[in-house]
Amino acid sequence: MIRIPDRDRLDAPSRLRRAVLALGSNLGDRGELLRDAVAALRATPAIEVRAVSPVVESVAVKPGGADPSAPRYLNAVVLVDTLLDPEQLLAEAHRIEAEHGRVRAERWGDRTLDIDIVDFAGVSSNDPALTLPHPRAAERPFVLAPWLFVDPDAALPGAGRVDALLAALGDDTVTVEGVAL
Ligand SMILES: Nc1ncnc2c1ncn2[C@@H]1O[C@H](COP(=O)(O)OP(=O)(O)OP(=O)(O)O)[C@@H](O)[C@H]1O
Ligand SMILES: Nc1nc2c(c(=O)[nH]1)N=C(CO)CN2
Repeated sequence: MIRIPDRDRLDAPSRLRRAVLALGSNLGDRGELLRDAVAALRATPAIEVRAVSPVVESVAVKPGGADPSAPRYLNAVVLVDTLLDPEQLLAEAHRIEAEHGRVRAERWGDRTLDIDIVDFAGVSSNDPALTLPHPRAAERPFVLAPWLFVDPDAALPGAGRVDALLAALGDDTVTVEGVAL
């Protein structure tokens, strides 16, 4: 069930709302896949790409913890303004994933392209099909670090400032790559 804060109720269908997207890839030409994903977002009607973070690299996190034997990830964060509602934005994310060879097999399995909605204008949802904010974002340096690059004052609704969340993780496993998107 999606709950839209009061400030979003009046004219929600007709105005832009800010969403934070987390992109990831650990199979194939990872940089090219992320670049294509940003281009696909730019080409989607009703989505305006406002900022694209630097690309970061990190060890794959699997259900059992960090797995150095798995292909490493490239990750980035993209800020968009959109006229879409959250479910429509997720559908566009899934379309772009599918167009880039995404196959869903095991949980946190290796993938060509992943696009998660980290935050959608502060909307709160417990629906497993679209949980907002993303329930695991606060513990993911590969989301928080690139997000901080494009929004130093970012906050994850219900969790706090992104800089504080990142510092609390005490994590130095994310490195910045010289890949431009
Ligand atoms: N905020 C969200 N962003 C993207 N997908 C979500 C979100 N909340 C729930 N989902 C649902 O999660 C399902 C599984 O998504 P996906 O396969 O991308 O998970 P994952 O990337 O492997 O794991 P994680 O959700 O921990 O990042 C999707 O089909 C989608 O419906
Ligand atoms: N380093 C890294 N590990 C992950 C990632 C990711 O984007 N980067 N995404 C996952 C599921 O979304 C699981 N593990």
